[in-house]
Amino acid sequence: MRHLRLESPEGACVDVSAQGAQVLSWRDASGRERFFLSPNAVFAPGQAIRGGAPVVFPQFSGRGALPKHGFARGLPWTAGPVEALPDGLSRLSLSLNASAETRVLWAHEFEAVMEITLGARELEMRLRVRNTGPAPFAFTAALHSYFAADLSDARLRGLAGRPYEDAADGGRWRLQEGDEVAFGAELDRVYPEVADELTLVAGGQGLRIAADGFRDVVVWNPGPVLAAALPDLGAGQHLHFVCVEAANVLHPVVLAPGQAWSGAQRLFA
Ligand SMILES: O=P(O)(O)OC[C@H]1O[C@@H](O)[C@H](O)[C@@H](O)[C@@H]1O
Repeated sequence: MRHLRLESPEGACVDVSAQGAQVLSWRDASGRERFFLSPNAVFAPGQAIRGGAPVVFPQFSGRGALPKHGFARGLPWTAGPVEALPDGLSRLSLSLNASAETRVLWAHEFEAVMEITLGARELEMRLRVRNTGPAPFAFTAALHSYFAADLSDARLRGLAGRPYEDAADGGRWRLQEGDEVAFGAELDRVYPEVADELTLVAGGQGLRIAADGFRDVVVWNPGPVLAAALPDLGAGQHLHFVCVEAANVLHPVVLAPGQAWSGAQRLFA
């Protein structure tokens, strides 16, 4: 399976799988790994890779008729050349177009592009979607980042007082109590309309997480029972990551013919 690498002059490095246009690893210039990749991840055509930052498109989770989290994460994307940008940034772009394989599942013409832009201490993952067909379509999407974190001391800041849909409890709506989200048991939440920057604090260090184009934030950790039941994760592996996803779940994006949308998750180490 094809993997690509992007490096910054200061020594930051990102590894990307061409299947799914999925970031698998990001080390900032200090050398610290920021993503979790499951030791039991399976690298096989069509199979989602457990960890890094899967691209969820054109359907979030099981909220529709498509395979869970859509088809983009299981398909090979086409990588373009690495571009050197001003300010020491470098960018890798990968694209996915409608094909016989996607039309069987989803009868729409589209072009999707993932732009992965690396700096010394920052990473931007931007998904662009264009409607290249004659009819409008709607989609949901997410950048499903698995951040490396020791679950016992991981805290997510920036969601205080916000309502969330609790997918781990039948979709009940609740209010975020306290300033921080802490982890332990299974947690699966959609926080709508989050425009503020979040901070994931773990191991005494903070990672700032910003987004644009995506209206919702999904926070997920499978907890011990589900982790053990997922063959590509395994017992105890939930202790090593927290998913904080830039997502459009509750309000699908609608694109008229020729129209384009873009959304990004931006990370600052
Ligand atoms: O196992 P998958 O298909 O990669 O999904 C992982 C999780 O992804 C999260 O985004 C969802 O909110 C969870 O409900 C889901 O279980």
